[in-house]
Amino acid sequence: MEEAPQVSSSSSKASLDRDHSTAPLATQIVAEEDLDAVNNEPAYEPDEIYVPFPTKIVGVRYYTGMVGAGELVSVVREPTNQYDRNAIRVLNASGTQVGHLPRTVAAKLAPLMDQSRVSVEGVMKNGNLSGRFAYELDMTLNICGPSNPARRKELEPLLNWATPGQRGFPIPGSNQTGVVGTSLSPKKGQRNASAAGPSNAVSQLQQEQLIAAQKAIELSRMMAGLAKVDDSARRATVLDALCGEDILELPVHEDPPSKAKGQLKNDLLRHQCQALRWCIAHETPELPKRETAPPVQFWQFRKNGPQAYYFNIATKTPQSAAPAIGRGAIMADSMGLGKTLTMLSLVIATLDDVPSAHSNATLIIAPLSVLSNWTTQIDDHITEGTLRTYVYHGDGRDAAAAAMARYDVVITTYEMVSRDWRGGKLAAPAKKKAKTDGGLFGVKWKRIILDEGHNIRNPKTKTSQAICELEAERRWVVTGTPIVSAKDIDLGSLLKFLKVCTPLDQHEYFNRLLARPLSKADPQAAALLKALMSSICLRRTKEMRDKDGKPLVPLPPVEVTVVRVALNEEERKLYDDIFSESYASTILFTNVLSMLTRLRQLVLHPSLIPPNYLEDLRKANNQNDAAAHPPSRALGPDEVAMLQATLWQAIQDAEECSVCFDMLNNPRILPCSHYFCLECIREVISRQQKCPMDRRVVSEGDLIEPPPPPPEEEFEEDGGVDYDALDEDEAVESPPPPPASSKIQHLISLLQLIPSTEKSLVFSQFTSFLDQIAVQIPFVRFDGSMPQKKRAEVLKQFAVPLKDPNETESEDEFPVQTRRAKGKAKASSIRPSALQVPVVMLISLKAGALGLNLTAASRVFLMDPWWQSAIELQAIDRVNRIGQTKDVYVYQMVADDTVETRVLAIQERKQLLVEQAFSGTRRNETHRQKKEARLNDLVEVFGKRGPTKKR
Ligand SMILES: Nc1ncnc2c1ncn2[C@@H]1O[C@H](COP(=O)(O)OP(=O)(O)OP(=O)(O)O)[C@@H](O)[C@H]1O
Repeated sequence: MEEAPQVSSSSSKASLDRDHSTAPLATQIVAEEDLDAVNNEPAYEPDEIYVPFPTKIVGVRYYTGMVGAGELVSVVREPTNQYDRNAIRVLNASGTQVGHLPRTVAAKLAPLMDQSRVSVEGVMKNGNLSGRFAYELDMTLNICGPSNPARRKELEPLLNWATPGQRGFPIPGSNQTGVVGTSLSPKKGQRNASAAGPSNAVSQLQQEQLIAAQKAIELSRMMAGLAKVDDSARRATVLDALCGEDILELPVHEDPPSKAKGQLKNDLLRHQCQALRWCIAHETPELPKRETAPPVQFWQFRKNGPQAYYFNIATKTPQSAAPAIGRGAIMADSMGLGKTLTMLSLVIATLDDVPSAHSNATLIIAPLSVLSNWTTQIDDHITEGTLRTYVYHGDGRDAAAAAMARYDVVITTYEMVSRDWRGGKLAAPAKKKAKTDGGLFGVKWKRIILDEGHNIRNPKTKTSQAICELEAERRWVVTGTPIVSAKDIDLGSLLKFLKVCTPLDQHEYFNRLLARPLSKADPQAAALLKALMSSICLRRTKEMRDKDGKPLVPLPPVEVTVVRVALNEEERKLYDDIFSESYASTILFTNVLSMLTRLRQLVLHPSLIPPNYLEDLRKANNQNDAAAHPPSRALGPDEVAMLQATLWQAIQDAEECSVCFDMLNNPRILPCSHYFCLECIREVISRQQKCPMDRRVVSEGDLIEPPPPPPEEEFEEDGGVDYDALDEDEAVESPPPPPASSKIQHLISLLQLIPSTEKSLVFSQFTSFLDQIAVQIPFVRFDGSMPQKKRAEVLKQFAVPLKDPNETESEDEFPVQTRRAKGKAKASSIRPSALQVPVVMLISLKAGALGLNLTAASRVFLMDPWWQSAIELQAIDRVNRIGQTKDVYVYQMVADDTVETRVLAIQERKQLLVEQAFSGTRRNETHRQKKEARLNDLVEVFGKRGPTKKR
């Protein structure tokens, strides 16, 4: 391979080195940057068809666009038209103009379109394919608007002119039908045929059609059920149903990168060789050349007499010129099947396939939390010298675009792409540091691989827009669970990035052909989705077996044990007192979530709740009166800083908002220390100007933002997370740590029973609880607040296997820490000090549930149960994956007779609900119903019945 060229002389660190570990890493912490960026952006709101309006396309003779009957066409404003400022163009799916809307129609629609109040789509009734001269063509305009009923009510009067006979829209509840809809029921004839039984003279074709229709209905129902299931495990089930059925029989790449060829340190497994061949085929797709050939990205080859043309079976678009087809797809193998190595072997296998108009460099974009997984996987599996790799991250990133283009692989994060992007309204801050050569945007990439591609699920986010603007010849999305629910729009965003299956990659067509009809459980759309997914998505799961019944990846068994922990006398008393005060308070049903969180924290360690919590609760119960809660006074800088620290901790602990009961999204804290999503608290304040928790008078001006992420050095110095080995002298001087709680003591006794050759992961949602465990046992730690460099170091340390102490000399291979929580010292030790290799990793559920390889461990402790059991499953998947050679033991630690035991019961019941949702026996719930159901769950934890109606 060609020798590495040098980058700018300004940084020796940035030299193009085959060893990526020398590349500049993060100098600024952006904890969980990418996901937060996504969450903080405006939500997407789907629209629906209000009315279909029959009209014409005029001026057809002046344009070259061809259309066929039934074809979907775009309707686009043309405000610069010199003859008519209301002009509206009609384009076919390839973007070629067919004509205009009549002036009278355009005059009515243009103002509504200009104000983005409606969107308009066309469906052709006839076409101009025959070549016969036409002045006009017939079409139907579907006029669409927001599905929100209040906004629809406002808009309908403005569209009366488009309703049949201009009689206006049907009054809700009347039997008129004004809007086209789709029905789930089979067609009348089909139902009769089915009822008559197989002996009836129904042709085989009809039977097959009927079965297909029923399957599609089932799929549609599953899709509809997804809208209310916020559970990635369930989404994965739908994904499995959508992706191709023949994937176990896929052909294997005959000459993959290998050990023998000196490229890999471990040979690819069979399913990876299959994936490699599938990936290469998807990078080099070819349009069909015969009428009998299967469609490629929905394009068929057809003939009309001697005239050959391509026909898009999704949009019914004919065109004579060869349509553009995209290169790339979605790699969605389930967690732990080795997608990383598969994608790296794709890079290696195609190194000689050098593009003519692009560089030969592959850009990998990953969330910060899994960035180091790529570098580690390269170290572990790729022979040195095979790939020239560069990590582009942090403020110190200074490789010039031209230099980056000469690497084989450049690894970066979503945040870095956003920062280098200069497009759009949000570009101003990026401009300050922008390079003259455009950074990542200055390279024409051979290939882009998006790891955890759902980070671009919301097309309105800056990240999503930036990523779609990167230039590349081939595009890949790697994800364990792409969300394909009808409401969530991430699949549309993924297609937009991938630029495959045009025009489904355009929001308008995705919405028309998939998102909207799917939300109405339209079987045709479900069938289209299935066809789409099986053609562009590779999905295998660990549970799959090959034709000989062998698992795809043989893994040792996993045993899960629920460990019941009794609280000690003191904890029990405090718990019972707080529980009964909370019980009394929940009559209001407003602060139930916050009280539940405090109870959950209390059973982990009493120090996790505020010192005067019980007294405050009692006081609050005695004065449920707004008058007792005066408006907030002006706060001093110290008080603001303290509140910000509280909010920061809540974000780290993935706490939920007490208004929407979802994870805090763009959170704010009030002077009374209660925190909410910005959107939720704004809505509450607009109605009642009181804190929903303690009814203190508040205004928007009282909302305090989270603190900015501290720079990396601060993390090193402030003791928040101390990664240096503990200095023994200092330890002697430090005051003793707080006593271990019952849960921690139980954890310690279990850890002591574990064989000395085994490593353990200790997961908790609450990083403050990890702090408490940290003062009791030696550990390494991984959480969302850690800078990237530290994360990589910790993972590397932990990956070192333990040696049997009987066989090894005492070695100080790595420091094992006990946290000096602001100067406090360590208490006990799990390991004989002779063996200084990390044995226990403390890991936050939020930061550690996705994308990490921790197969060095075989024991998993889940310290606090929650009803999002999917996150716990993802945590277990960190150890239950390729590379795991030992049996895995999972201990779910549950404090006896507390909220935790009830949470477990709810977890089981939820499982049932989710199954019902998937079998279609439950109807769709509205957002409010969902919220109420959640509130009922919360209240049930207190052993009460929740509200049944909107309060
Ligand atoms: N051919 C192979 N031989 C040996 N080990 C392998 C092989 N392929 C993958 N692995 C190991 O399997 C583990 C899982 O791989 P990887 O992280 O790529 O999974 P993944 O599918 O990306 O999972 P996730 O979706 O959780 O990120 C890693 O420890 C990796 O080193």
